[in-house]
Amino acid sequence: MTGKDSIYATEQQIKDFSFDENVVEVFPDMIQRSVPGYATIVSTMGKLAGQYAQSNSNLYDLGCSLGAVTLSMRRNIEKQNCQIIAVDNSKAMVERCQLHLKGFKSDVPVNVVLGDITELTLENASVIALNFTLQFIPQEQREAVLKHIYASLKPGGVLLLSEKVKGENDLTDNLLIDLHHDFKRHNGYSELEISQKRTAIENVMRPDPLSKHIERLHNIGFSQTQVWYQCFNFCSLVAIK
Ligand SMILES: Nc1ncnc2c1ncn2[C@@H]1O[C@H](C[S@+](CC[C@H]([NH3+])C(=O)[O-])CC(=O)[O-])[C@@H](O)[C@H]1O
Ligand SMILES: O=C(O)C(=O)Cc1ccccc1
Repeated sequence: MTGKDSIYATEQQIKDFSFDENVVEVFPDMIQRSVPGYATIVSTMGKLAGQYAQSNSNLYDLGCSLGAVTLSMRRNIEKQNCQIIAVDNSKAMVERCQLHLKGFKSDVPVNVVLGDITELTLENASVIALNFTLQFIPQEQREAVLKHIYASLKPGGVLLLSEKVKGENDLTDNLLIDLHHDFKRHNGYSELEISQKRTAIENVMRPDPLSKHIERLHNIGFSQTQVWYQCFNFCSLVAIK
C-alpha cells in the first residue's frame, strides 16, 4: 500500500544519507551494529599506529567522526613529539568529537579540524588513518586523495585504510551483501531499515572492489599492502611507504 497515509517512505522520499546532527546522536550504536568487527578494527588501528608512529611527526585521522580512531591511536603512541590531526567535513561530527575528546586525558595533543579531506594539506605524517571514509569520496577524486596521502608520508610511514568493498563480480557482491544484511538483521535492524539505509547510502557511498584498492595503492607507490581484516564486505589494510 503506498497511499498518502502509508507509513512507509517510498524510494523517492528517502533522502541521501548525510552525517548530520541526527546521525551524530545515534552514530556509535549505528556503526557498531552496521560494521562487523568495528571495535576490533578501531583497536587494531591504534596498535598499528603505535607501532608505526615516528617521533616529531603528525598522525592523521581523516573522516574522524566522533574520534574513535583518534582515541585509539592516542592510547598507543609512545614516541616523542607526535600530534594527531583529526579531520571531518561534518560540523555536527566535529563539534561532538571535540566534546567527546575532552573526556579523555593524554599528553598527545589532538587538533580536531572541520575540513574536506579532498582539499586538506597533509604534511610530515608517519600514520594516516582512513577508517571507512574513502568510500564517501567521489570515485574520481580517490586517487588524488591517496596520492597526496602518499606524498605527505615520511619514509616508512603507513596508511591505515578500512573500507566497505564491492565483490569482484555481481555474484560475489550479492553474496557479501546478503551476509552483511543478515549481520544487520541479527543486530536488530528491520527489513525496512536495511532497505531504506541501502537506498539512502547508494548515491553517497560507492564501494570499490578490494582488488582495485590494492592495485591503486601499488600504482601510487606504496611498497607493501597487507589486508589484516575482512568480514563480509568490510576490510582493513595497512599500506607501507
Ligand atoms: N570529504 C570529506 N572530508 C572530510 N570528512 C568526510 C568527507 N566525506 C565524508 N567525511 C566524513 O567521513 C566519516 C565517515 S564515517 C567514518 C568513521 C570513523 N572514521 C570511525 O572510525 O569512527 C564511516 C561510516 O559511518 O560508515 C563521516 O564522519 C563523514 O562526515
Ligand atoms: O554499509 C552499510 O550498509 C552501512 O550501514 C555502513 C554505514 C554505517 C554508518 C554510516 C553509514 C554507513
